Amino acid sequence: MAYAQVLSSPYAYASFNRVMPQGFRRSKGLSYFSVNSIINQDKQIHICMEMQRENGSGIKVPHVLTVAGSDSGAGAGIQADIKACAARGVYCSTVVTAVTAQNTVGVQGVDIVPEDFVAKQLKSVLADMQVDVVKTGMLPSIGIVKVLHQSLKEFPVRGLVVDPVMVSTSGDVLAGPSVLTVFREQLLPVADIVTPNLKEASALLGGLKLETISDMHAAAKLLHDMGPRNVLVKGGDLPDSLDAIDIFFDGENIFELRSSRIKTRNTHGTGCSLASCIAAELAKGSSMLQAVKAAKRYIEAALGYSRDIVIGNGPQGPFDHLLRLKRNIHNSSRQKGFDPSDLFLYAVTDSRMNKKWGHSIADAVKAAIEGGATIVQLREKDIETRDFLEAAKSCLKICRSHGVPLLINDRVDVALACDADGVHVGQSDMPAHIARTLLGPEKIIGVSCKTPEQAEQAWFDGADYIGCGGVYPTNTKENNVTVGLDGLKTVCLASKLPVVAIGGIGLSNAHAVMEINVPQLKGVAVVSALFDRQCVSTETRKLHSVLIEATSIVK
Ligand SMILES: Nc1ncnc2c1ncn2[C@@H]1O[C@H](COP(=O)(O)OP(=O)(O)OP(=O)(O)O)[C@@H](O)[C@H]1O
Ligand SMILES: Cc1ncc(CO)c(N)n1
Ligand SMILES: [Mg+2]
Repeated sequence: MAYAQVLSSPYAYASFNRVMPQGFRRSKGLSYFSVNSIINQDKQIHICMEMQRENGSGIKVPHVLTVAGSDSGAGAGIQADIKACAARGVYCSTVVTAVTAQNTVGVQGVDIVPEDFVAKQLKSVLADMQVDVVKTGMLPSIGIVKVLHQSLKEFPVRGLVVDPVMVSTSGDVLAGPSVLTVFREQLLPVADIVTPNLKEASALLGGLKLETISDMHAAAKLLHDMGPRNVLVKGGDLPDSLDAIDIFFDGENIFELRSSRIKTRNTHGTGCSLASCIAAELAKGSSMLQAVKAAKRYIEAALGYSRDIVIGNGPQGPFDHLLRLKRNIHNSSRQKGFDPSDLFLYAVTDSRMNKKWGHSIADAVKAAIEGGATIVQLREKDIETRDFLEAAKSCLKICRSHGVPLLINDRVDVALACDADGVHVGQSDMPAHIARTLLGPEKIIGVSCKTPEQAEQAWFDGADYIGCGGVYPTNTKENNVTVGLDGLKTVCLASKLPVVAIGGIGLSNAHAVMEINVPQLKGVAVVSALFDRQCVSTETRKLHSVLIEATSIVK
């Protein structure tokens, strides 16, 4: 590859910069490229600066560097730190100090990384990346603590969070008593906060007994005398306490921070995650007290969410930092992605009609599914949010038990809150690309479109299907422009996405709609024809037969 080609290839430059931290560029990294003999370090730096200028100033993201041990079970240590930072929207780089063979039973082995290699990792990250806050976990040797202290002098950062990890909850030693002196002498005086649990606070204080909340108050003050700006003594292991109580001392004021104690075995790694979350909040710009409070709320929420998950056979399991695992395990009979054939008989609810016939939303949905509805959309315009959420939850149960997707009209918040299968948005609702960002790649998003341009935009925005109409005049939507069968056909032919026809469709005209016979048209969406009726299941069954007949003739 010629030098000029390298210069003109953004990908080559991006990879080039990614693989080569400053110190390595000349000697090692160049072997990645055939131009290695031509580019010298000055040119590279010049080129990088030029590229940054060309791309605008770029966006600086909050950045935590964790200096900690690896936990093979991934509940604590480096792995917990990465997940906690990700959950808080902060970038996390990692310097590994030790590798542990660890699971929910205990620690089966520890291999300490040589201190010069810890130093090398520290330099790689600190010299190149804009670290805001350093968080420390397992620092298993005196040499490693000293190396860290030296690196921080050379490359100062905005904040230092020290979690003085010593013993795992299973009782295994992660950093022996020999490091206590260097901890006290070198690390604590430069720490913005130190976050010991009861045992660690006791060890740092020479074996002081800590059994009560007032003992924790005293310990926080004594630890503060060792130099850190703030102290958090964690009470996760406080015997017989109904709440999870931590004591925070900033040198002037002392705070008892309480949260409910979650009854769960899944508390492995709470300490690491709490400290990482504090570091993440500091990196985003919070004050120390705000950061600690936010971190405590985060742990409480994550433990609450994870209380029943089962990972491993030992006494202490990991929790779910991103609050997502359960969804896939339990509720999702809808493991598959979006299937366009689900649009075949698309039932859209209407609260006024349900009220008129004395149906609850859940009863109406159940009846529609029994009659053959292949997808359901809750379109509840005049309902309180809380009632909507409750109704959505009960409908979701019904839909999941029948393998029928449930979409929410317009309300992305409600869809997220009840973990529905997706949303349907109109042209004046939440833009589809923003709904996609909020809902993630797996949820279904449908968009109402009347024109080929809108259909094109929906495709571009990452929608899964479009609803096209009103095909016929309808009184479910006021002032709705009717596109007719011709308009429907034009949009279908232009659409890259599957289409469901909507608007005034029922038993009498569903056949005519399907007869336009274009491959993009997958089915019809109906409101009144199903729900403005006494017996919803009977009406749905009849419409289902009409559609089956229409499609069998058409095909
Ligand atoms: N069951 C629980 N419910 C709610 N919060 C808890 C629970 N257990 C611990 N916490 C909170 O989690 C945080 C970590 O405290 P803990 O005393 O468990 O740290 P730790 O022993 O260092 O944790 P680990 O060694 O498992 O990483 C504290 O804020 C504590 O109050
Ligand atoms: C690697 C590692 N760091 C910290 C802890 C403390 O939870 C642990 N169990 N393992
Ligand atoms: Mg701990």
